[in-house]
Amino acid sequence: MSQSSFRILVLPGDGVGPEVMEQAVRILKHVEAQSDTHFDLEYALAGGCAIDAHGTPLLDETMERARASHAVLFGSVGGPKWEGLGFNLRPEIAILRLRKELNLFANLRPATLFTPLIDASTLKPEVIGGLDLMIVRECAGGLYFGEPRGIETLRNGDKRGFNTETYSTQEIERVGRVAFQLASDRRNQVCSVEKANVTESGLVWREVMSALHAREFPDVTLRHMYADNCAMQLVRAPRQFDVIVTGNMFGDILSDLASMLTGSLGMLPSATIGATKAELFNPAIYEPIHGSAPDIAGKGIANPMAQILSVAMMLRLSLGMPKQAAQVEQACIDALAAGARTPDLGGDFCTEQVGNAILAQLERLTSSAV
Ligand SMILES: NC(=O)c1ccc[n+]([C@@H]2O[C@H](COP(=O)([O-])OP(=O)(O)OC[C@H]3O[C@@H](n4cnc5c(N)ncnc54)[C@H](O)[C@@H]3O)[C@@H](O)[C@H]2O)c1
Ligand SMILES: CC(C)[C@H](C(=O)O)[C@@H](O)C(=O)O
Ligand SMILES: [Mg+2]
Repeated sequence: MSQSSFRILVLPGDGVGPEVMEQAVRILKHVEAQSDTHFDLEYALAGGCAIDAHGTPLLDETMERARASHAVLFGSVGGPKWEGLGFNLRPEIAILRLRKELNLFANLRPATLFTPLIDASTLKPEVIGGLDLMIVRECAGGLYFGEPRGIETLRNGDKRGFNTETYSTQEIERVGRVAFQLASDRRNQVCSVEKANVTESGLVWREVMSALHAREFPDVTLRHMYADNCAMQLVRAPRQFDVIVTGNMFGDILSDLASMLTGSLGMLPSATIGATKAELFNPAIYEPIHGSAPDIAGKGIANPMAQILSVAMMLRLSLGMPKQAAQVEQACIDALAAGARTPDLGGDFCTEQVGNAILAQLERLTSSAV
């Protein structure tokens, strides 16, 4: 029997990043032991810890290792310790650089309510039950990268900070295609979100999405929505959405909002990809949407689910292991049903205990599957 081997670059980062990554790697090692696959895990520093060790948030050498990997498993970066540093020396540059230089432009953020968490959601069961939406966030352009940007000092001594949101036809079409193709394997509905009533970039976004829809995806239902209304609709009636596609900044904000519908920010994984076909995915980045959670870092109580569910996305999208991906997801659901909850979900489990519970469920699932 031939054994496949995958190179995975593991970047735990700062704060709770290493704490949740430890549990995710335990799960990954279990999957490896149960399959005919070898995971070659390479570790490197990224973010604040890389600034402390090397004076830069991401070494060029780490960037090269990312390029040579099948996938990057990313934790989270940042924290108050590094806030006083210059703007260009921020831990967050590590993840922005990885996304940009790996040419990854679509960040998939699924907000799924696992049934055992129906009481943990911010919404009533009749409004939230069965929630399953996918936010496709453009992540290589928009306000995050547009030029000009900077800080200038005015003649009166005041400071002025400025950023620019730009979106071109090509940038919108490539992320729009990802959204339409995902929708055609789901409930066939795309909601495109911008502020076309206020910004030119939003207006172009709306026009390009309409033209792409008419030309390439007429069988998918497309509607347009302003971002402010979308935020309200996500809280009022979130099940109306199947796939939401939006720009970099709105996607960042709306996905944190959507995470609370599922019970906690610690529940949402993500995949950051550069194409729609699995063979073109590599190297993609798999990362929870949450940050380094400085307020709970070091306490051992961070919810590891988002990091572990990011492993499931990696197994499915980059490593061609959909069965194992589904098993990891099911193990998370079963662990939640058995009461494994960190404090963000109203429980009293620590990070490691949740890892233990998921691992126990995974062992049960994989042994009964043989
Ligand atoms: N991808 C990333 O690396 C990433 C993402 C977001 C924020 N950040 C950075 O993280 C730092 C802190 O940012 P913030 O406080 O605004 O956002 P955050 O996501 O770190 O935390 C927001 C709140 O959610 C809670 N939380 C987050 N993850 C959790 C988990 N797994 N389990 C339980 N609770 C969790 C935190 O305790 C906090 O109360 C900043 O430096 C920010 O730039 C990094
Ligand atoms: C840390 C930061 C650069 C990042 C982003 O804004 O993309 C984070 O908030 C996220 O959601 O992944
Ligand atoms: Mg964010």
